[in-house]
Amino acid sequence: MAPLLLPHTQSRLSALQQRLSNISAAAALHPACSHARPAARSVHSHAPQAPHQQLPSRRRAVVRAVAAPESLIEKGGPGATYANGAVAKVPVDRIRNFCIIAHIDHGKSTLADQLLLKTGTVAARDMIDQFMDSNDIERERGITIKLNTARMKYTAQDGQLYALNLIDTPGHVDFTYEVSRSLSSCEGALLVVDASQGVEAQTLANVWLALENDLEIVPVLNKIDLPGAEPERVIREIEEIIGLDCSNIIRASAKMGLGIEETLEAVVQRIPPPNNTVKDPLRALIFDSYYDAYRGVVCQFRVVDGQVAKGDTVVMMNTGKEYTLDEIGVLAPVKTPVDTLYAGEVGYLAAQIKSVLDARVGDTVTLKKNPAADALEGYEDVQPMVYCGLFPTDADDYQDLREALGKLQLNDAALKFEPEVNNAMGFGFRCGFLGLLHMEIVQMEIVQERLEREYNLDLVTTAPTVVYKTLTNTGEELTVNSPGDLPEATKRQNISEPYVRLEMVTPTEYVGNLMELANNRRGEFVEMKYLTDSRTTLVFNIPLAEVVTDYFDQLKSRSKGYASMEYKITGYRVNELVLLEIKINGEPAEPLSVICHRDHAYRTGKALCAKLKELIPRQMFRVPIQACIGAKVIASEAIAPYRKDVLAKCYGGDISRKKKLLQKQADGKKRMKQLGKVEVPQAAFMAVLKINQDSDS
Ligand SMILES: Nc1nc2c(ncn2[C@@H]2O[C@H](COP(=O)(O)OP(=O)(O)OP(=O)(O)O)[C@@H](O)[C@H]2O)c(=O)[nH]1
Repeated sequence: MAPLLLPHTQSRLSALQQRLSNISAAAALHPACSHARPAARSVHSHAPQAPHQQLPSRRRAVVRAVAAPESLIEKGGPGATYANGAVAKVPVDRIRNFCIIAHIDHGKSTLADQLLLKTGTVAARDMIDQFMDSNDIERERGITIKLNTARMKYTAQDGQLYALNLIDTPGHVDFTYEVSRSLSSCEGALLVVDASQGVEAQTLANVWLALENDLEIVPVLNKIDLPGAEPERVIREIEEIIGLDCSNIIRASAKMGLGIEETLEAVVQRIPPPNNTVKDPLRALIFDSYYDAYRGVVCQFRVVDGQVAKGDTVVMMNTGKEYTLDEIGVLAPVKTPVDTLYAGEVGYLAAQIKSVLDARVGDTVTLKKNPAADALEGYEDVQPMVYCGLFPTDADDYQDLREALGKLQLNDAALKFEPEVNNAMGFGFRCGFLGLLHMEIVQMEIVQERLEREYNLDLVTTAPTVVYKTLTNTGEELTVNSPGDLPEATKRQNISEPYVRLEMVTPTEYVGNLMELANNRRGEFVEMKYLTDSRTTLVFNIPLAEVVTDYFDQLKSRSKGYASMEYKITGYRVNELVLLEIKINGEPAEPLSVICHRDHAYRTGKALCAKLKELIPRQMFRVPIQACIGAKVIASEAIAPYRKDVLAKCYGGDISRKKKLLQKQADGKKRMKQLGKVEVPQAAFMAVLKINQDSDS
């Protein structure tokens, strides 16, 4: 099949050229790679049919290129003040480690920028709008993907100098693990709530995470400048739903720079300092790591106990790998090397680590010469829950794609990929992502965009599927990342699928709409809680596969954009699932096949055939499209061929002459049917995502 080419823009080409400057450095570091890219973590996906509707699509202006070159920054030991103004060391009781938590778009990055400006950490003239959203795609999309820390110095109203370590957290649901890790590096959190929106699903989820980590929560009511702001209602919501005392809530407008000083004072006065455990053996928690073209993997970490110095040999307690530290330092917010970091401090380390797989988020760093007895708690090896196929449109690009994915993986431990071959698509890769919304909104988008930007590849992405499990007749449990991997029906006992606990927060008037949506998607009602007199939480157990497609779009459209959602994977459950195979022109089209519930198979098959008929262009021959379960065809459609009017020049007269011409045409078409290949456009691979939408409405 010849899939549709994806367009390239001039801007993408120039972005590619810019990045070529990094090539040689990375090649030197990582022999497997001949190109490199700047530090940034990333992933994403060609989003399904309408991902842009889900994205905050605004673009941010780049005001000016970032701060001073690092070569200009003085090195300093304990007690020194760096050239850019960051404090190297203050007593531990004058350190504050905090993060900002919020629902998407409530303004945490904007607030972070204001804190950097107010403390003089970044000068206004050097400020790129959204400094904390440091990678290109984050800035363009206006979403936070990776974590960033910034060390600020602040002279409080008590006249003392404080070191404030701010850790920005991603707002997306699939990054829960990273949010949780960054929270555990802090003693407190600023809870930002949009004064016009109020408490949303992720506000709650983040608050519960913060409470689990025993953090002091300081509420900040943001966007009070908006004409639609309802501060009193939102304060009531925070008090009633979350149970926080809002008597001294900070009223802020990060955009207008209001309430910033009060926020800094609250950080100093209300968030406790770290414990002083500098005499214990080193335990440092990695809460972010990313690949840097010049230093190898750079880990951001919090020294929980003890101290660590440049040149020390450290051990990653979960992977057992050993490294000698080339550089340690603080992010102020540019990397500023120091000699030693002590308990309570937050910084970065670089040790020529080749891949983020060797320095995973959540791992504990200790010293080889005086190791800690136990690692810090809570390390998780995050597993992808959603897979899709990535295929180059030109088979010659296969190696480039492999290289590009390899490089993305250097930087993103959660991205998994393995080679995949199928007769329809040729050679490509099956890629695994962390989760749903994340995959739809961020991951596939970024993968597609970044791969194209940096490597000039044209790709076709197949529809995402969740990871199923199947029990074979021999009692073996197999993991199924792709419908094509499913053993034949006679060779398996059952298929199980992942379930999530889905929480939707909505204005009460949309409860009916959202109940209907969840019921249509095989959701099982768990409970309904009235948060306030106008807002309600609905909880459902629902198969992940039902949420992976366009659930978020539907939730938004059925609630006029007011509802929000949050989910958590709860486990696997055996269901009546079947493999719905799609055949085009009599040939199985594996990338279009889906695993679905038996009760929905007929509807899905019919809708899928109809959708494909719409999307696949007409050929010179008739193209049958069939949906089958095993040998049984449960739905079919056919695309009518183009038909040349061979009788056009035959005016009037002889019927046998006309018949002869039509017969000749029919014979020619028969030949084409055998030889011809059907061209399937990219949109067709995403057709399955469209189906639920149509059947919901
Ligand atoms: N009117 C107004 N707009 C604001 C304010 N703070 C932030 N915004 C706007 O709200 C939008 C979202 O702000 P961000 O800072 O990106 O929000 P975020 O919470 O970091 O979003 P994610 O990174 O996607 O999680 C941007 O368009 C900001 O300009 C404010 O105080 N007033």
